Amino acid sequence: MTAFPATAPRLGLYPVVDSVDWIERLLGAGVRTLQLRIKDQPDEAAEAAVAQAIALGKRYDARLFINDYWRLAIKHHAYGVHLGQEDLDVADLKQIHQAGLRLGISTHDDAELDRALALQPSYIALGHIFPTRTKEMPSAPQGLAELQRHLARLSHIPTVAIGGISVARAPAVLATGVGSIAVVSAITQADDWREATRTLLALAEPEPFA
Ligand SMILES: Cc1ncc(COP(=O)(O)OP(=O)(O)O)c(N)n1
Ligand SMILES: Cc1nc(C(=O)O)sc1CCOP(=O)(O)O
Ligand SMILES: [Mg+2]
Repeated sequence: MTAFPATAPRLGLYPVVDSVDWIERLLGAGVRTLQLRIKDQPDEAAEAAVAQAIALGKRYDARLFINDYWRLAIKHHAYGVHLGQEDLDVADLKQIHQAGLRLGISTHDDAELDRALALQPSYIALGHIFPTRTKEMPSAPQGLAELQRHLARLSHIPTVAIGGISVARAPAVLATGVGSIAVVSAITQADDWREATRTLLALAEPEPFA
């Protein structure tokens, strides 16, 4: 199999959210890379939300990744799919590739990174960087030094850091040179999600120097 289609070299702010309402709010706030992450529903229950999120993503010309539901992502012509290591065991990567979808893959250590790189995905996600309350993690947080070490072998592919990234921690994460910060609670649990989004966008996607 050849490489999966390219995405932007630096994906910037990448919110990961669980509803169409959040997708719509964030697109309206100027976010252009985002993920619909619905967990543990049968395809039939998730399909309407997946289809609506994809349609919204197209309306805003955004990079909308669908987490897990790769069959629905193909059916509704998503921009891309995000898969973790367990998802890779069951997903039909050939079908995703033939449908022309971008593919992002989660990694948590060197072995997972080796496996992901061999598949030539559109981006590699590295997590979890800090402790997170959003998802139960079987491994320890990687921390910034480990993130930096992984990035040294990833100069040829877009990268995303995820896990426990708050507004306060974002500058240190971005200082590693990672191309994107994926966040859940920093936006969805913020006292003022608009302000959090504005701040994270400004940090992760600064205006090019004129
Ligand atoms: C950008 C990004 N990185 C990592 C993940 C985690 O994916 P996965 O390991 O498949 O776990 P679930 O999200 O499916 O619980 C992600 N979704 N997005
Ligand atoms: C969904 C997910 N995947 C992770 C990984 O490391 O693969 S960490 C994570 C949760 C991220 O949420 P928050 O920004 O609230 O910490
Ligand atoms: Mg998954």
